Amino acid sequence: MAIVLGDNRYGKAENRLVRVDRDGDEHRITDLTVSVSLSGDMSDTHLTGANDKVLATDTQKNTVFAFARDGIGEIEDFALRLARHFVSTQGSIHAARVGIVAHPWERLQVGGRPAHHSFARSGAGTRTTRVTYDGERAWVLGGVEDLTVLNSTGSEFWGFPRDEYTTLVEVKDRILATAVSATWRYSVEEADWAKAHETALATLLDAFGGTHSQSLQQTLYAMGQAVLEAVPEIAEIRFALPNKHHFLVDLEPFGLDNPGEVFYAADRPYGLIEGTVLRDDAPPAGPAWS
Ligand SMILES: O=c1[nH]c(=O)c2[nH]c(=O)[nH]c2[nH]1
Repeated sequence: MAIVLGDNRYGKAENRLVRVDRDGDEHRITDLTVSVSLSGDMSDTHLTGANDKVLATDTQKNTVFAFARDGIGEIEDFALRLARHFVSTQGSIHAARVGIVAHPWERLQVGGRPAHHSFARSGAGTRTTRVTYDGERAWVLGGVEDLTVLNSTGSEFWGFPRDEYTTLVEVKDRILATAVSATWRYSVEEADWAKAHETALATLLDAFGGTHSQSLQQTLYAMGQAVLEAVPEIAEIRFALPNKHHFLVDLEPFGLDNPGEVFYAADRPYGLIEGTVLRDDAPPAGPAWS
């Protein structure tokens, strides 16, 4: 029996980067969390302690900030620039993965006008990307996280099997709420990323609101199908949807009825509905998700 080194990678995780664009009449804020992960010829550092092939994670962090000096642009492009740089400048690095979460800020209204330099963190989900580059080609993921949405009607859940442990009452009208985590895979390395993201997000929200739902699973598929129909560059979309249960409160002990008006918003446990929707001719995902 021999013991060998398996799969490994290393990098600087969660670099918090804020850039202020000062040209023009208004300041603009880009607020990112950037994670870098590199892999390649890293046997020596693990087996002998020689670090001559190890681009320090501190250097990786500095590179993220230095690259931001020229402007960031779309997060997908920034991630592609960084990933290509690490692989093309370091012989020992064979693949790079750069993940970015963009934290949204909204311009304040000050004195009844859009503010020049004042912002409030906005709550409507965060845009994400993850780029993997292997020296020859790049795989680009886009997505959204923590996009909390709610339908106050238009949702049912019934017809499920009943066994000796089933207590859930069938409902024809309930609140449906979730925090959408969606990641989609582009089949291209170059696109109008801003437009693709905007269309995907708007389509997803439209499908959430516009689907009369028999289950969160059905809503998941409807959202995925709509995004794939709207954005030709997207080959596949994966969802994780926590079912944010809202339970009708029994007000009878207080002599009150409750015609679907007062709910207890339960925190946990929660149903977790996960699924992938993809084109049947989607190109292979390669290392995009791994
Ligand atoms: O939309 C739902 N899907 C489920 O699988 C499920 N299970 C459950 O208890 N409630 C719900 N709701």
